[in-house]
Formats: sequence, structure tokens, C-alpha cells
Amino acid sequence: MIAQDIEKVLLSEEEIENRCVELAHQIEADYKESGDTPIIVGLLKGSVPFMAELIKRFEFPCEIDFMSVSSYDGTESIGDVRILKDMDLSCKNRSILVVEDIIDTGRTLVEVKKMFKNKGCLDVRCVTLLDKPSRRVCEIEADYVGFEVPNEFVVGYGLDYNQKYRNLPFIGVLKPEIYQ
Ligand SMILES: O=P(O)(O)OC[C@H]1O[C@H](OP(=O)(O)OP(=O)(O)O)[C@H](O)[C@@H]1O
Ligand code: HPA
Ligand SMILES: [Mg+2]
Repeated sequence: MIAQDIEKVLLSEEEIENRCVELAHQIEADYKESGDTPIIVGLLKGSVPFMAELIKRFEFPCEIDFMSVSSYDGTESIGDVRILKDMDLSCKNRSILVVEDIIDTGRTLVEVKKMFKNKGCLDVRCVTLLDKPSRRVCEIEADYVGFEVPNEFVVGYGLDYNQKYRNLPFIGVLKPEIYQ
């Protein structure tokens, strides 16, 4: 039913799952080399499906936690990143892997990285399912990127439009009449 609101599918479930396996191997190799036990921190809510897909492939020791920050209202960034729910675990002297669904303007990641550094984390990296570099207003890149996407508002696999469509198992572009 909700799939009827999708104009085109950009990334199928299979493509996303295959890419998650590749990303997990790359991340695992890096953490094995460093010997760290990172805290994998999912940014709620968009990261949930991607984080679940990714972490089940990790064979190295890690802990998981979640944070909720908010910067979006509808399809526009309002440029004000607020912490709605903080982590439960202490992150001082720990390595952090932030899990994001998308890096768009980059404001969220800039603020979140700053916050982790201020809390005394040893190392802060980020893995994002999607990267939309054409929208960047801050100079920031994720350490691991699933896919680069064009400048279109995408939904599914955790990504929402007004809190809906997160449960689609693929990434798609909404029909313009849905948000216009
Ligand atoms: O690079 P930016 O321009 O800062 O945008 C990216 C952020 O915006 C979205 O979060 P949102 O605030 O919509 O929360 P959600 O995950 O609950 O949808 C998305 O999940 C990223 O966290
Ligand atoms: O394209 C997007 N879709 C959903 N949420 C988002 N947050 C930033 N960019 C997007
Ligand atoms: Mg959102």
C-alpha cells in the first residue's frame, strides 16, 4: 500500500543487504587491526534497519547504544540539532562508531562528532547507509558509505517523510504529489 506512493526504487532490498555485508567486512577489518571494542551508536530513528542489518555481520566484540537527535521538519533541515535522548553507556575513553541512515547537509554529523569529542571519546567514526554530497553545507564525510544518492528526497529502510515510510524494505523516491 505505502509502496504506491513511491515514484521509483533507487536501491532494492537485495542491493542494500549485499552492500551491508561488504561494509561490515571493511569495518571489522579496521577494528580488528586497532584492537578496540567500539560502542556502535545508532542515531534514532532512521538508522534502525541499517544498524540491525550491519551489526549481525560483525564478528568482533562491540557494544551497542542509541541516541536521538533531531534536525528535520518535513523535507527541510532547520539547522538546529537537538539531543532528544542521550546514550545509556559512558563514552569517555571509548571508540565510537556512529550509525546514520543518511548524511545530507552534514549538520547532524558535525554536531554529534563534536559532542563525542567533548565527552572524551578516543576515536569517533561514522558509517552511513546513504550519502547525499550535493546537499552538504558542512565539510564532513562519513568514514564508511553504503551508497551515494542524488539530490532527491528518499524514503524507506529507516528513512521517513513525516515519520512514515521507514518500514519500506527498499530506498525509493516519493511521488511529488505526496509532499507538495
Ligand atoms: O545531514 P543532515 O542534514 O543533518 O541530515 C541527516 C539527518 O537527518 C535525518 O534525521 P532526522 O532528524 O529526520 O531523524 P530521524 O532519523 O528520526 O528521521 C537523518 O536520519 C540524519 O540523522
Ligand atoms: O532524503 C532524505 N529522506 C529522509 N530523511 C532525510 N533526512 C535528510 N535527508 C533525507
Ligand atoms: Mg527524519
